[in-house]
Amino acid sequence: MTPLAGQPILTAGEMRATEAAAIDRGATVDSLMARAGHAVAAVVLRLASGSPVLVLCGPGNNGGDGYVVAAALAAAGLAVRVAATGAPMSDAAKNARAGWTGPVETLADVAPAPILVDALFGTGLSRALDSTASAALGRCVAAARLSIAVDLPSGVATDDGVLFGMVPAFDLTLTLGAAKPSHLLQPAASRCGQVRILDIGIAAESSVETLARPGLPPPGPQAHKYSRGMVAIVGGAMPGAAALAAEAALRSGAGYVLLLAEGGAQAPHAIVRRPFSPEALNDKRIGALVIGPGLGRDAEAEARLDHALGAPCPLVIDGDALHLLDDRRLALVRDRDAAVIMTPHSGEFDALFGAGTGSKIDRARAAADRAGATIVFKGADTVIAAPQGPVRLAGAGNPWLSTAGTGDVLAGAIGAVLAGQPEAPFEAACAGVWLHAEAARRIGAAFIADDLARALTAARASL
Ligand SMILES: NC(=O)C1=CN([C@@H]2O[C@H](COP(=O)(O)OP(=O)(O)OC[C@H]3O[C@@H](n4cnc5c(N)ncnc54)[C@H](O)[C@@H]3O)[C@@H](O)[C@H]2O)[C@@H](O)CC1
Ligand SMILES: [K+]
Repeated sequence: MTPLAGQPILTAGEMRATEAAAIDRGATVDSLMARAGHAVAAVVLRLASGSPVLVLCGPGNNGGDGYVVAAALAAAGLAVRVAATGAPMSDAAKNARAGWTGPVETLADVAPAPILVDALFGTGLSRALDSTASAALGRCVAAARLSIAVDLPSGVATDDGVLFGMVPAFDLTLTLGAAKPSHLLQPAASRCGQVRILDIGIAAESSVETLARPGLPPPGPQAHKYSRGMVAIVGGAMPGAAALAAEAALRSGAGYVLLLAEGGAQAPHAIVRRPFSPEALNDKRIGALVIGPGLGRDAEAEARLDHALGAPCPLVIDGDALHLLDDRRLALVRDRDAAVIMTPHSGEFDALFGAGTGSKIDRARAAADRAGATIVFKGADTVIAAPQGPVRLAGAGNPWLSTAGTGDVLAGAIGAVLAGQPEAPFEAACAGVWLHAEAARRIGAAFIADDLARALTAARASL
């Protein structure tokens, strides 16, 4: 059982191609199904602790996996019942069905069991479950002590996080061979519970992966404040937001943080404050410039953004600055020599790039290509995309992050990493997202953005 972090993510089509490649190398659908079913059964056997199991089987190969699971669990001595949508359709599923010697109940009035295994549908589902299957699944999941989905919770699309209909929330999803986008994209991800990947002997590869713990080294013996990275934050109408970004940058490992803002909020004494001036942006020691948190949207904000776009250093563009990016400024972003990272939430993303089509992954990729910038498309599922490059998905983080100012903290964290590695903006964005999520994980619940910024110290120290 492999946890999700740092693993490839494959769409349904990519899984089919990978399966076909394995078959070219000598595997069969039946051998893959046997391996998948036994891997699932081994986990269920461990977690069931002897309790009775109900396996729900669909008509395709997901159902086939289910019959293998049922037979393996019965052979191991568990009390197992099977209920199915009907007869299996594929050859491999028919063969698997033949290996189950017990009765097969119908779904309509099936009685629940303490352990529920959902093998109704996996990557082949293209529409909502019919009402009988949907009702039976909902009822049996609700009544179970432990509910386990095979590959995906039945009723979710594989590639874009969409729910085809009502889908109950599972405790555990055991995905076969590789993670799929819907294990991380919302709302489907919220139905998966814990997700673990089971090895079925296929070689899954993708440029789209789950976010991994970054490899940020501690400062070396020769380090000084400028070598660790100098971050400048351009403030504006709401100085508190810029101060939050500044504190986040400092606590994420920046050696020097310069807050270019007038008036207002308290910040750690270690932050150097100066009023904004265009000349300040020409300091060659600045490793990353963060603009947007608390910038405002007035004429002065526009002028500051234009100065930032013309500055020679890498840029993090967030918040209000994203709202000010018209076509002319987007062209300036594209033409810059130094890197740009943009951190829109969904409202900012739609305003900038349009509602678009496809999954959140497709949209983030298209936006990165269009802007020539690394895009951090934020939310309960955060997608990080580099232009013509790789993509990383961060799973659902701490829901208490839904409070004002946490985006400012993220911009500062990303700015800190970017200042230390200006030539690797995609990796810097990934590391910033990881640090932010780790800080939130560490402080738990009911925190405010100031607490989150402070917790970055411990998150950074943990690397
Ligand atoms: N890809 C791989 O490498 C492997 C896949 N396996 C399993 O195979 C699954 C994919 O199998 P399939 O492609 O057969 O797909 P599914 O088992 O997900 O179901 C597809 C079947 O259901 C029908 N169907 C689709 N939507 C329906 C709906 N709403 N109501 C009723 N019927 C519907 C389809 O016509 C098809 O017969 C995976 O999720 C996984 O569990 C494993 O057996 C082994 C290896
Ligand atoms: K399933």
